[in-house]
This record gives sequence, structure tokens and C-alpha cells, in this order.
Amino acid sequence: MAIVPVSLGDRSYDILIAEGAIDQAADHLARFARNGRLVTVTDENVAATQLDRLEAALSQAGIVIEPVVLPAGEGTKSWRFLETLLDGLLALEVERGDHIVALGGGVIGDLVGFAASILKRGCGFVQVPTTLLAQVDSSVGGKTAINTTAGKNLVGAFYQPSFVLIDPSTLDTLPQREVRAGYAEVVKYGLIDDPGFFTWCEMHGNALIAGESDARLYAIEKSVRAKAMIVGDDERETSGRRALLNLGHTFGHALEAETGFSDLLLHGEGVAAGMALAFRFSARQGLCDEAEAARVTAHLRDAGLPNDLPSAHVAASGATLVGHMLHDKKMAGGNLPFLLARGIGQTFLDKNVSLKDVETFLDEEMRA
Ligand SMILES: NC(=O)c1ccc[n+]([C@@H]2O[C@H](COP(=O)([O-])OP(=O)(O)OC[C@H]3O[C@@H](n4cnc5c(N)ncnc54)[C@H](O)[C@@H]3O)[C@@H](O)[C@H]2O)c1
Ligand SMILES: O=C(O)C(=O)C[C@@H](O)[C@H](O)[C@H](O)COP(=O)(O)O
Ligand SMILES: [Zn+2]
Repeated sequence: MAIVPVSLGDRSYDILIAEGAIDQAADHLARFARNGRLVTVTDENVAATQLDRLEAALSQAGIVIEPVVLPAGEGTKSWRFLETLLDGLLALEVERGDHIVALGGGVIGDLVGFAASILKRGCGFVQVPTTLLAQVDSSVGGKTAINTTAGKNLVGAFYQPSFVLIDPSTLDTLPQREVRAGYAEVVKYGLIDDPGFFTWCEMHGNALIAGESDARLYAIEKSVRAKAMIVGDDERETSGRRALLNLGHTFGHALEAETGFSDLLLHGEGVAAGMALAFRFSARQGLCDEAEAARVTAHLRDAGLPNDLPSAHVAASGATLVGHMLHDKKMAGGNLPFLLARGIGQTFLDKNVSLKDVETFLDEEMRA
């Protein structure tokens, strides 16, 4: 078992990582129950595969779950389901001092976190992530949001959970495509500032994706520790340090927007293609060796992830994709900084990128 602290003064919390932890949930979550109940928000797929486990574990402590079950998929991170959720929580008479449990992937975590931030001006919430992506990334750090027609995560709040319970065994029911998508955010930590971890990914990534438990546990803990450290340094993305976690996301979010936030391209898949594009663009700008960019592309391809526009199911002009990017939350004074790289493990925030160069590069990628 590992406990990773996120150090944020009075908003500090622990992340517990242990195989089978969900079956011991009473030990970890009883303190968040009121009058023997825990309101738990999940989606239809997670309700079918993991909710029973949590219910059985909590019943050992006499705690009953009040479930709120939403449709699965990115479309649930929307105004419509935010309203549905808030109405459901109000009907259940959730109080400001209560904690809501978010049981699911990043969609449920982001939505529940945002709902918690505004319900009665802020109630508590706990993350019980059940996708690889949520266990290595979205359950940590308090970025909460919904999508709007203008783009990805455009309405939200920084709002930290009170506790995160990670049980890697919940991934046993996760479809392979979702595991691969989550793996993209694992690789991201190596590409940001840990070349040794990228090499580990090259050697053990396929074992992790296949569900090999040592590899899975190692990658989850390594990722969580990396993210907790960055969030502790720069909770609200003001110093530039947290922006490193956005590697591949400016390109990736544009690809997600172009594919309509649909099942055609999952978030992690968009990030994979986005990271490959960011490295190739860095090489094109003379910042990074072509060989480094090729190594990143090859690893993502070997892991079965999109790594260019066609494999991300995108056929659009550079101008169209740059148009999506103009909604990026990193925009400052009309300028869009990009996460670029001098090599593997050498990501940096470049504030001097010409959008015309990005457009030309994407047009060339489209023709390649
Ligand atoms: N807040 C952050 O810091 C942050 C970080 C990364 C990504 N995100 C967001 O997270 C979202 C993507 O999250 P995701 O990839 O977890 O997607 P998701 O929440 O849609 O889950 C993926 C799919 O897996 C199913 N599922 C979840 N757990 C399961 C399980 N154990 N067994 C069987 N099925 C299961 C879900 O029902 C869904 O169909 C995106 O909206 C992205 O923007 C947020
Ligand atoms: O936690 C962060 O910070 C991240 O950037 C993690 C990303 O993986 C995640 O997708 C995040 O939601 C993107 O942030 P956004 O500010 O671009 O919406
Ligand atoms: Zn992401």
C-alpha cells in the first residue's frame, strides 16, 4: 500500500493506492458518511462492474450507498448532465458538510468535482477512480470541468477532493481501448521530465496495458507521485510548472473538438496524437532531434495509440485546428503558449510560437 500526500495547506489530502482497496472501502471512507449513507455518483458501465463491490464493502460498516447513475461517455461532461446531477444531489438533500463519492473515470470525476464546487457554494467530494487515466491523472489535482460548444473543459473550477482511493484491480473490467487511452497520460510523465521513466514505458508499457499487476502498480504510483509534486508546487497553473501536464493537450483538445468529443477519439487518444505532434513540431522548429520525435511516435504506435492526424480520425486543415486552439485556457493576451520539447524528458513552455507555423506544420502533417 502507498499513501501519496498532496500538500496544499488546508486543502491537503492523501491518495491511497492499494490492490483490493475498494474491498476495504469501509476502513477508508466511513469517515465521509453521514447518518450511515454515502451519495455515490457513477456511470452506467461502472455501475454494472464496480458499484456492487463498493456497496458490499461499505455495508460491512453499516453504510448504505445512495447511487446517482449517469450515462457513460464524454457527453456527460456537459451543462445538461451537470444540471441533472445537481438536481439529483439536491433531491437527496446533500448538505454543505457532506462528501459525494465520484466512482468512475475522468468524466465522472471532473463532473462530480465541479458539481461539488458549486453545490450549496461548495460541499466535499472523494475520488474513487476506476480507469487508468483517472488513476494516474484526473483524480489528482482538483481540475474539474465540463465541456461547452466552444470547447474542452471551458467551464470549471480548481477544487480539490478530500481523499483519493485508488484500487488498480478495478481496471480488470476496463476495456482494452480505455486502458490504452489512459496509458498515454502515463507516458506523458516520462516525456515531461523523466527520461528514465519513458525508457521504463518502452520496456514495460505492453505488460502494463495487458494488466500485469506489478507494472500497473508501479506506473500508477510513479504517475501519482509525479502529478502530486507538480500540483503541490503550482495548484492553479500560475507559475508555468503545472502547465507541463498539458503536454500534447493543445493539439489533443483541438483533435477532440474536431471529432465532436465523441467515441471516435477518446481524450487519452487525442493526447497521444497531440504529444507525437508536439514532438514533431519541436523537431520541425529545430528545438529537438528528429530521432527523439521519431522515438516518441514509435512508442505510441507500438502501444496501439494514435500518433498522427489520420490515426486520430482527423481530416482538417491547419487553420481549422488552430481555430479550435484559440479557446485554449493557456491563451494570454492573445498569445498561445505551447508545450514543446528539447528532447524526451525536456518539455518546456514556449511562449513564442507562431500560430502560422503551427498551421503550416499541421497542413504538412495532413499531406504526409
Ligand atoms: N481533471 C484532470 O486533471 C483530468 C486529467 C485527464 C483527463 N481528464 C478528463 O477525463 C476524461 C476522460 O476520462 P476517462 O478516460 O477516464 O474516460 P471515462 O470517464 O469516459 O471512462 C472511460 C470509459 O470506461 C468506462 N469505465 C470506467 N471505469 C470502468 C471499469 N472499471 N470497468 C469498466 N468500464 C469502466 C466508462 O463508463 C467509460 O465508458 C476527459 O473528459 C478528460 O478531459 C481530466
Ligand atoms: O492536471 C492538469 O493540470 C492537466 O493538465 C492534466 C490533463 O491531463 C487534463 O486533461 C486536464 O484536464 C487538461 O487541462 P486543461 O486546463 O487544458 O483543461
Ligand atoms: Zn489529459
